[in-house]
Formats: sequence, C-alpha cells, structure tokens
Amino acid sequence: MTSDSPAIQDLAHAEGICYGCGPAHPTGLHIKSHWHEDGVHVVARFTPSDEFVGWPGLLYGGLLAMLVDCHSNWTAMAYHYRAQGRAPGTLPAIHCVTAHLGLDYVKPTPLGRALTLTARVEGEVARKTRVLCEVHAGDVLTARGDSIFVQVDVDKLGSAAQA
Ligand SMILES: CCCCCCCCCC(=O)SCCNC(=O)CCNC(=O)[C@H](O)C(C)(C)COP(=O)(O)OP(=O)(O)OC[C@H]1O[C@@H](n2cnc3c(N)ncnc32)[C@H](O)[C@@H]1OP(=O)(O)O
Repeated sequence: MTSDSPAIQDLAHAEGICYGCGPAHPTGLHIKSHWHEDGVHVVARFTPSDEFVGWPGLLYGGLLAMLVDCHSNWTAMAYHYRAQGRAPGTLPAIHCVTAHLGLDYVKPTPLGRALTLTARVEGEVARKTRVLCEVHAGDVLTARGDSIFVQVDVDKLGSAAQA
C-alpha cells in the first residue's frame, strides 16, 4: 500500500464534506483509501477513538458500517476511474452512492486497535458495482461487507436534497 501518497479521496474530492470520508469535513472520520500494490485491493486503515464504544472494550457496530460504507464506495469509484484509464481527480468526476450496504459482523471488534479495511470489486465495473470488503483487527476478521454502489449524476443528488 502506498499510504504515503495522497489518498483517493484527497485526489478525487478534496472538497468533499461526507462525515465519513470527506477531506473537508471539519470533525468527520476522514477515512483514507489507497490502492494496494497488488492492484486488486483498495485498503484503508482506521483506529477508532474510545468515543465509538458499543460495549466495554468493543467497537460500536454503526461505526463499522460507516467505515465499510465509505471505503467500499471509494473502492467502486477507484475502479471506475481505472476502468476509464484515468486517475482520480481527472474530469469528469465520477460519483457513486450506496444502493445497498450489506454487513456481517463476524467477531466482536476491539476498541483501541488499528483496523484494516480491504476491499475489491466483484464482477463488472458498471453503473451498478458490487464491492466486497473485509475488516481485520490484527489478524482477526471481524466484519465482512457485500454492498452495491450505483454511479449517479451529482446534479440530481443536489435537486433530491432540495425536494
Ligand atoms: C457523491 C459521492 C461523494 C462521496 C461520498 C461518499 C458517501 C459514502 C456512501 C454513502 O453513504 S451514499 C449515501 C447513501 N445512499 C443514498 O442516499 C442513495 C439513495 N438511493 C438512490 O439515490 C437511488 O436509489 C439509486 C441511485 C441508488 C438507484 O436508483 P436509480 O433509479 O438511479 O437506479 P435504478 O433503479 O435504475 O438501479 C440501478 C441498478 O442498481 C440496482 N439497485 C438499485 N437499488 C438497489 C438496492 N438497494 N440493492 C441492490 N441493487 C439496487 C437496480 O436493481 C439496478 O440494477 P440493474 O441495472 O442490474 O437492473
């Protein structure tokens, strides 16, 4: 993983205000996704702070859903850019939204540990794209995502917000 290079979010949408992954959100999670050197997976690392407690010593599952949602979506968008033979940040920008977030909580996720999210597209990179995502705490697989992301016209998203 080239984590010392800019994250896909910073390249493609530096002005983004998503709570989970927007670089410009003042207090958000600032999830950062990077291509793995294997060229297949997109990886994010995140260490939740203690405020995200769900049970003593354990992570709140909703936070895991946020991590998997945003990182999987950026995996879909990274694959779209690559399928078009261009880098994130080149125009026109590509935007996807979550149509379906699927998440299995496989084992309790400890607090205070760095989590690694490893995601890839399964099947075709198309308007509707399926992303598989694994969450590991150390060597332990604690959650598994299987989600659908749909490419959208952001102008329509804006009008939906005003409706
Ligand atoms: C702008 C991005 C910047 C980065 C921000 C990161 C944000 C992090 C991720 C998020 O949290 S996004 C916010 C949560 N998501 C939403 O608010 C999306 C709300 N839903 C919609 O806007 C529409 O339902 C959607 C665009 C997803 C789909 O509706 P459309 O009418 O445009 O598409 P259509 O119904 O034609 O469906 C396209 C394909 O997706 C499939 N599909 C749609 N909804 C689905 C669903 N829920 N589950 C599975 N498949 C679904 C649908 O069957 C179809 O498949 P096929 O082409 O194979 O027929």
